[in-house]
Amino acid sequence: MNMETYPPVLRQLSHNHINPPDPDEEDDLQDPDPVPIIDLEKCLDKDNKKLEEVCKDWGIFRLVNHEVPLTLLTQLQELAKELFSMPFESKETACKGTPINYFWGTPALTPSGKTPGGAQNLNWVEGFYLPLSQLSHFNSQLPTLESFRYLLMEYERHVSRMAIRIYEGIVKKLEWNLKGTKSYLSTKTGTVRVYRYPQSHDIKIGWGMEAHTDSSVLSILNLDDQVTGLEVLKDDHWLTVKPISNTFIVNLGDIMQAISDDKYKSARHRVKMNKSKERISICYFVFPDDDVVIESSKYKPFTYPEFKAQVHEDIKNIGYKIGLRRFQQNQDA
Ligand SMILES: O=C(O)CCC(=O)C(=O)O
Ligand SMILES: [Fe+2]
Repeated sequence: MNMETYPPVLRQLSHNHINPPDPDEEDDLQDPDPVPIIDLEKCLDKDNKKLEEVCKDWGIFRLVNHEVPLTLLTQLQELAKELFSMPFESKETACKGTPINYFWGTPALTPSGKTPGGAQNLNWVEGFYLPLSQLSHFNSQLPTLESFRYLLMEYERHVSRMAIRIYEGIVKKLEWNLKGTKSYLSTKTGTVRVYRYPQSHDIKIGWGMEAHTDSSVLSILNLDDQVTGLEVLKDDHWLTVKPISNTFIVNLGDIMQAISDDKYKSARHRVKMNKSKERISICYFVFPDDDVVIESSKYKPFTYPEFKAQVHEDIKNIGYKIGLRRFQQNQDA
């Protein structure tokens, strides 16, 4: 791999040789995928109990029958790869003065790429953060980024459509008392994070991304269809999510857990390092509007900006996210 394309702090992974493919990792791919499958077309069917069961038991599922053209998914993955393969400085410069944020390491801990607490606090990942609603408001000087921006604007229409349908399917099933017509899902808030996880033969070095739950309502992940990395916690076991092309992985976030009064759980997941291949993922997150108060019986009323601020404060002060527990009733913040 070309280490010049990596931010300096990630270049420690450089070794004298490229690792040959690891037979163990390849074998892994033969196992059946453990994640339950949900058909997007059937999400709104009245007699479909599966969505409800899967949200309760798993908090994560594989989405099929999504009607996103495979060519769009392939193009996105290819352009992302091309973007990451540019020199580090070009990526950094290209994002300056735009709403796109280029980051590496754990963003909240190390916005500048420096590692105050040493390498143990570092997630081995670089990425671009793109607020989708702002993509049409600027141009990029970097042709690859410009093509990527265009493609993402098209992608946005699809992920918004999928998020709305999944959300409506879930809300319908729960028969929640959702206080009138209030919706906790606002596609205006949609953001995409595109990641590259470097390969490392020294797996002990750390995580691509440490175990966490997402703060979103829903997250829709378009994963590398060749390389494993994502693991999900189910009944105290970490399971490997298989790379399967033309599907998405959807996971419920903390906000969904709160509005369901803990009936549904936000799925805990992490990304492990791959020994012989780098890995790309394109992840969409959607939230409530900033002024929407999240009301439930288990948690004190809160808005998403309040939740986000608390998460940032905890990461800054204690090094990790506490999340919903901070907002439990009868709990001092
Ligand atoms: O890259 C992945 O597969 C997952 C990323 C993730 O969990 C996140 O960004 O919250
Ligand atoms: Fe996540």
